[in-house]
Amino acid sequence: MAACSLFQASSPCTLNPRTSKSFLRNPRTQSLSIRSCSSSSATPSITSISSESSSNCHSKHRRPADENIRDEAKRTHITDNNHGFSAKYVPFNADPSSTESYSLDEIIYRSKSGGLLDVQHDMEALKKFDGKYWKNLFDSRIGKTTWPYGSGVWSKKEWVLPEIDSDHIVSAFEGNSNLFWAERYGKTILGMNDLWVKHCGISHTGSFKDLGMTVLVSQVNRLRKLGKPVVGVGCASTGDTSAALSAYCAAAGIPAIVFLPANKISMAQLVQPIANGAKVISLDTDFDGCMQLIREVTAELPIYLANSLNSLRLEGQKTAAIEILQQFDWEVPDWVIVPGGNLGNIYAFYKGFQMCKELGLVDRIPRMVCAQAANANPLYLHYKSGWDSEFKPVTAATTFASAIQIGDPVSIDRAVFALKNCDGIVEEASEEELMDAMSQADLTGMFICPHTGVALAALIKLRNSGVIQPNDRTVVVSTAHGLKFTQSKIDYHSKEIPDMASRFANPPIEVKADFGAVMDVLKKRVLSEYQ
Ligand SMILES: Cc1ncc(COP(=O)(O)O)c(C=O)c1O
Ligand SMILES: N[C@@H](CCOP(=O)(O)O)C(=O)O
Repeated sequence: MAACSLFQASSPCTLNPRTSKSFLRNPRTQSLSIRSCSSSSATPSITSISSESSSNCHSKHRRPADENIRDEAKRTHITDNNHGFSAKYVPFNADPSSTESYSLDEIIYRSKSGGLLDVQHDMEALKKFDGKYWKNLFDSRIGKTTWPYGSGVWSKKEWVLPEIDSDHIVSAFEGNSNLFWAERYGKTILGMNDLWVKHCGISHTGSFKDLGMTVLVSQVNRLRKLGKPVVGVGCASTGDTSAALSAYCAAAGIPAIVFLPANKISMAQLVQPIANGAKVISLDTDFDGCMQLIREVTAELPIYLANSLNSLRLEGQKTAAIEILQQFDWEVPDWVIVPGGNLGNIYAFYKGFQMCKELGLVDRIPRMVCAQAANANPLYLHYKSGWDSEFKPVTAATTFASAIQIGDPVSIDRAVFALKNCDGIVEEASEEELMDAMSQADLTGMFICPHTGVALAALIKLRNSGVIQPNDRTVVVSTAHGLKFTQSKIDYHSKEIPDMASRFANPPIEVKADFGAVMDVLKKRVLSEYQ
């Protein structure tokens, strides 16, 4: 019964969610038909589902003039029933005997003991549906415009924020990002045949932060509608979190306040919150200093904290991991490499993979690698110490991977937990290694950010040491769009970086506007290379 109504089929429905073979046969068409046939019936029946291909159904593709996709979802009740799925905050990695928990409608970021929180789903309720059911449900929603499932995040709503009213969701239809087969890079640089880049930066504000921010800002929207005193949302940022927060808040009409380390983020990142109308506060400190200040401010004022200390963010970010499995038709890659800074994302990926395993969509999880810039490598140092000694924050030095210039990551405990539980590895990359890796990847047709360069440099090291094998299926997570970091590319290609050979620089050739001069250059620089 429950399985049917997730797709909004009306009763009577006698199908068992675990064995509903006929229902599961073709979820794509079922879902499509429910939407396109819905104007004639608020609760479409199995009969209406099976009549999807009829001409009657095909002719009803216009929605009423006064209706938008939110209204349509409401009218057809597509998203109303959450089947008793629920989620709450619990202390992160708590003792099983702990009874401490909080509603997601509470404004709370830390447990009683001061530790991190985690969003815990009612796994027993989710387990009432088998892995095949979830795969079919998620697959049925890809590429649609149905509110809110057109988003890669909200297509997994039951696993993200099951109880939120779809009407409160603030979404830019984020997610569903390209999983790019890095054919030439893999073959020519690494001798690999199954190398992929998950382009999370090809997104609304140009980074993976959109995945988490749609969840956080949607929940804030809900809290404000419930009358909770939230006057705005604030974050500290190395550029990408602030861009995402500002855009989603602007879309919802919610004030955003962003704390940025002065002169430490790219111009393209800085202009994003300015353009989106956020209150931009530029502080004479580094990211860790900004983070400390925003924590103090949000403890005093009714400003909601949007950094990944807030575990809601990770619920959205984990969907990128689920998406990778989905894009491989639910086959598990061998390796996933993630650049790490504040360290929320590495845990989010772990959580996404782990949920898919626990709910029977896959039978194992990949090994993960967290890649750090050597100039901001506290996790790497902790890993190298065998995880044994107490974690020691560092003062992060300047790095071209400026968005991960973080010395005191808030999610250190989450990252260690994730890496220990997936037999993970931490690698580091020097400035030259990360810039060379980025530039070499660009020369094969990508246009990646320096943080993705860190991840690729880690991959090169692990390939060279034989840890990653030539035919291991490997995914490098690209976290931001290269267009946000053009200055670093300009510096590299101008060969202006002190102590860096810039081996793959490709500076423009200045030539007199004269036929002979142009021909000489072409003979020397193009034809000679061809022969
Ligand atoms: C582009 C980019 N890559 C990687 C990261 C690292 O993510 P996390 O802080 O979750 O470790 C960040 C932010 O920190 C980022 O903005
Ligand atoms: N790279 C981040 C740093 C803050 O990370 P968060 O995930 O805790 O918000 C940024 O872009 O600000």
